[in-house]
Amino acid sequence: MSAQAQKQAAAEAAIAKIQSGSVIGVGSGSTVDCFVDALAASDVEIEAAVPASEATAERLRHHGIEVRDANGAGELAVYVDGADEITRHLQMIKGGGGALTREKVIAAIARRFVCIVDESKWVTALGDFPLPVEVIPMARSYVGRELLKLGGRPELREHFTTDNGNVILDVRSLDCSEPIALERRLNNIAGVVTNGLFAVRPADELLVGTDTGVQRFTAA
Ligand SMILES: O=C[C@H](O)[C@H](O)[C@H](O)COP(=O)(O)O
Repeated sequence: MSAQAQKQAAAEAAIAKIQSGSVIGVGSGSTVDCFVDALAASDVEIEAAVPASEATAERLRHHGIEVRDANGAGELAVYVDGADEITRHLQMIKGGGGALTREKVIAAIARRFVCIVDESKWVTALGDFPLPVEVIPMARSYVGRELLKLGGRPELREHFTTDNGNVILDVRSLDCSEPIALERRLNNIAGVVTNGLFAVRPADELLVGTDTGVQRFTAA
C-alpha cells in the first residue's frame, strides 16, 4: 500500500471521532487534506472548523465548511492533525509544512488531539526529521547561534515565510531524547516563536495507516 493510501485510511478512520454539530480544529498538510476531503464526503456535519493554515482554510471553504478564527471559538471538541514523526508516547515533531505555531495554539485549545499518519511517521525516537523552529526575522542570526551552542545544525528554510510572517530554521543533530525539556529550552530563546516539538502537549490518540489496516494507540 502506498503512503498516500495509508494517509487516506488514517484520515477516514478519524471521521468516527467527529460528532455532528461540533466545532473542531483542523491542522495542515497532505494527511489533513485527506481528512478534510473525507469529512466533506461523510455524513458528519460539523458546525465549523478552526484551521491551522491558510491552505487548510481554503480547502475547508472549498467544501462549504464554515471556517472560524481561534479567537472566540472557545474550547474545541477535537483537533485532527498529522505529524512528521510520532513516538509511542504520542510526542511529535511537526512543522514540515511550516504551520507549527498555529497548530500548537489550536492543539492547546482542543480537548482531544487525534493524530493521523502513514506508517513512515511512526518512530521509536524523535530527531531524524530536522526540527522546525519558527523565528521572528530580526532574531534569525541570534537564534541560529544559540541553536549551535545546543549542538544543533540550523538551516534557514529558503524562500519560505510562515502564515505569521516569520522564518523557519530547520535544525538537525539536536538531542531529542528528552523532548519536554528541549521543547521548553528552545521556547526560552529570545526570538523563537514556537518549535516543532509537541511533547508538553502530546496527542491523545494516534491512528496509523499501515498495510494491514489502521492501528490505534492512546496515551499510556
Ligand atoms: O506544518 C505542517 C504540519 O506539522 C504537518 O502536520 C506535518 O508536516 C505532516 O504533514 P504531512 O501530512 O503532509 O506529512
